[in-house]
Amino acid sequence: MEHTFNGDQSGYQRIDRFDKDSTEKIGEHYAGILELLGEDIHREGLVKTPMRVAKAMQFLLQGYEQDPEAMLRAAMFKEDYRQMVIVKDIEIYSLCEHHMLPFIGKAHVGYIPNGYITGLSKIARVVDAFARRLQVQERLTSQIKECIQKTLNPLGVAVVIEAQHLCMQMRGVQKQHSITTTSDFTGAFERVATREEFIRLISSK
Ligand SMILES: Nc1nc2c(ncn2[C@@H]2O[C@H](COP(=O)(O)OP(=O)(O)OP(=O)(O)O)[C@@H](O)[C@H]2O)c(=O)[nH]1
Ligand SMILES: [Zn+2]
Repeated sequence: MEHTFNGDQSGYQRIDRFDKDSTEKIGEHYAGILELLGEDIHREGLVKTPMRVAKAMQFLLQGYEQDPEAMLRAAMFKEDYRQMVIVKDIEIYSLCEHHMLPFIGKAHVGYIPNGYITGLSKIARVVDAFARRLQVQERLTSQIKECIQKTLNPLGVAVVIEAQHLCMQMRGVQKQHSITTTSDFTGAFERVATREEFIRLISSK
């Protein structure tokens, strides 16, 4: 499928316009779905809905068009700092691949540099690039970890994600307060003391 994005070399693209053909094709499918669900697609409020949904879904799934490794490389700086760097409470809005319903929460990312640091915002951009795809929380966690490990080659990476899955709240088992936590670590974070320091720092308010 062809997308029209305003890209640049930093690996992320600003989506503020959508390929007309793709949007129309996706919109036609949503119009069909609405009809099958018993809606009158000609009533005023719904006339533009298929196109709106088509744009919204392209926005929510724009991660496929992004290059998270390039995002990190775009702001890699030589630096001797070899202590933990943590960016915590990064909001996550993703879609579960089973129901295409949102899962929403926070990511906490830490790494210990090994000659290079990266721009702090790039960590959040990497999280978004993987979150804006059809996901499961486990894979999202590991992809963020692997991307940072591969690109920055730090002494270790730690990723913890806490999220609520709307597919478990609005439907199905309907548990309104359950929170799923996933974590993945490399290198220095495999040592209990280092991992505990990370957990303590992300837990402090
Ligand atoms: N491991 C994992 N499971 C997820 C995630 N998001 C949604 N799920 C689960 O995916 C499973 C899909 O199970 P199925 O039995 O195929 O689907 P279902 O009949 O709709 O299941 P229920 O949600 O139990 O009604 C459910 O247990 C969801 O809770 C995720 O990020 N990770
Ligand atoms: Zn789901």
